[in-house]
Amino acid sequence: MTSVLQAHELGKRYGKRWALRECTIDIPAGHVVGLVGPNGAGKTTLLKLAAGQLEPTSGGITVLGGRPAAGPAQLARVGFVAQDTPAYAGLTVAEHLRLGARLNPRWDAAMARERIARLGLAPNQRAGKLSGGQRAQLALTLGLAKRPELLILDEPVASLDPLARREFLQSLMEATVEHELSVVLSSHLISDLERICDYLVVLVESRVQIAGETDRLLATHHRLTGPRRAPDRLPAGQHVVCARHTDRQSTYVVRTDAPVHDPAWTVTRLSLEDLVLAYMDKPAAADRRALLEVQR
Ligand SMILES: Nc1ncnc2c1ncn2[C@@H]1O[C@H](COP(=O)(O)OP(=O)(O)OP(=O)(O)O)[C@@H](O)[C@H]1O
Repeated sequence: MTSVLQAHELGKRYGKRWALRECTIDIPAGHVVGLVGPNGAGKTTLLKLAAGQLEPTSGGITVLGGRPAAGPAQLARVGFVAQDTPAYAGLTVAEHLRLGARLNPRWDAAMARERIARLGLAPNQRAGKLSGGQRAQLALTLGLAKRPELLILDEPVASLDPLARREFLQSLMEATVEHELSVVLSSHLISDLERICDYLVVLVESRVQIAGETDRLLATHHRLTGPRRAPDRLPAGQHVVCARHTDRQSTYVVRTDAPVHDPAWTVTRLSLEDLVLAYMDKPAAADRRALLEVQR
């Protein structure tokens, strides 16, 4: 299957600070990819590199097999809605749609008009006079109507009310099925991601912690609870993601391809939110802390 986004040792540095480093991922086409991580983790940086709005400091990235924003053909294949949902303040909603039609070879005018009407946006309203949520809806409509092969969305639903969020996620899912659209979206709303994403990338402190199909990730991660035990006494195939200890009890989140048969552990499945939070719990530090705590 073709890759929608391939990065090898990709890095972006601002001055002395790395916003993204050693990012190697290969995301197959046909997925709705959720990109999650704490504030400042590097999500926007990765999305802007994919959209061609930033140049890498190191490594390389290809999107749909081409260099990001390499020319008109590549630009037409990729839609990008930035975090601040930019719009031309002086142009009306209708003028935005006309501009979209002129700039995009695969523009779906009927869909754009229908969506704007359904959202109750007045065609003659200037974008500068729209609310934040309405402006986001306009930007998202432009992104969908462009009919890209890949739609990149940076926190698309953050400013939408719950009903609008549900409506938008629904139309996104319909578009992925009807138009073979791949989507990469960042969000802090894991419950939304749980509903629509079938592929997950977790970024923490500028590094990719884990990437893969959500079903596979959920099948290979477990919570182990049992008598207190040092991490170096876990089998080699069990990678500790995070650990918590009381005087008597240890709780680990581990990644393993093999089933856990140890009768000392109570093994529970994780929700997507549990999994994301486990990786956000500063993995390297968690390993060291677990060892120290148990050795105390
Ligand atoms: N233009 C810039 N100049 C300098 N540093 C920057 C710039 N843009 C981002 N950074 C830094 O790079 C790091 C990653 O930022 P980025 O915006 O990619 O994070 P993020 O995961 O999208 O965060 P959030 O969830 O808060 O939107 C942060 O430490 C940020 O301060």
